[in-house]
Amino acid sequence: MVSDSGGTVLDAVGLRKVFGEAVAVDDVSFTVGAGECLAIVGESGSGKSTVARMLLGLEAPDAGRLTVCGRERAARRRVPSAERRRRAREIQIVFQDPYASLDRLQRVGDVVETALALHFPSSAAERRSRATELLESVGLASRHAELRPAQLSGGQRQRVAIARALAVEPRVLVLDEAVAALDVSIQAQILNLLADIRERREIAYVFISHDLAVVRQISDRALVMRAGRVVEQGPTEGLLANPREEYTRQLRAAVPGPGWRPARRTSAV
Ligand SMILES: Nc1ncnc2c1ncn2[C@@H]1O[C@H](COP(=O)(O)OP(=O)(O)OP(=O)(O)O)[C@@H](O)[C@H]1O
Repeated sequence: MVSDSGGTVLDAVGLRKVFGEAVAVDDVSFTVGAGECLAIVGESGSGKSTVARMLLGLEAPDAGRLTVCGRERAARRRVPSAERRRRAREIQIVFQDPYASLDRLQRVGDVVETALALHFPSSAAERRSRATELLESVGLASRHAELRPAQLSGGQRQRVAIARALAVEPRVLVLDEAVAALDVSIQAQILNLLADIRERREIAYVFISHDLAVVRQISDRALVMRAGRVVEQGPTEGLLANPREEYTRQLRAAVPGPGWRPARRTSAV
């Protein structure tokens, strides 16, 4: 679903990030419309996660301009907490490994309630009921609210991470290899869930992936990165059907056929 009723939610112009001698991101520009899904694809080390981290304000660009929901992000080292909360309501992220970003000791219900408490004044009863609704909206039952992350499957944990991100009602959700560690059938369930969420809410996705088969399913437009630079970008279907660049053709050729299972990339917990 593409909707531009709310205009442009992300506008990146000439983003650059250097780590020591290494140029991780170089002159990267793109826009994302309200409710749109932009995929950022490329092999490992191409700079995708660094772009994600700049979108979230976790890294400051060394050059370029980033406008989120109409407000230009000043590249400040210290962001006051009220400003951080406002930014969080604009853009949220779900990582590849939700286990690493969830508090192991917290009940799943509390994970979502904590996000709600941080952003919206409400009573404990209201928070509990909203958390139950959010967990239901990602396909988890109320009994899951009582469990801790270790008691859930990988797919269920990813659902919790999505519910926590949605609790804040962001305009943009960045999904950084969010289905890469899941088995193919669970991957398909999470992709369907993400598509449903986009049908129900006007939320834009930046879907970061090395997997063109997945990107083809979920995104409206795709941007291909190599060695920190944009190789090409355009509507996903056209770009994958008729890539202009040899690099995109190579990535496309690497798309696995039926029966292929994704390699688990990290098992950090
Ligand atoms: N904090 C850092 N310090 C030094 N170098 C970094 C840092 N973060 C990223 N890099 C380097 O920047 C380049 C881009 O990394 P990045 O993680 O953005 O790529 P990626 O496309 O997301 O790859 P992957 O999918 O493997 O995470 C790589 O060469 C990486 O080693």
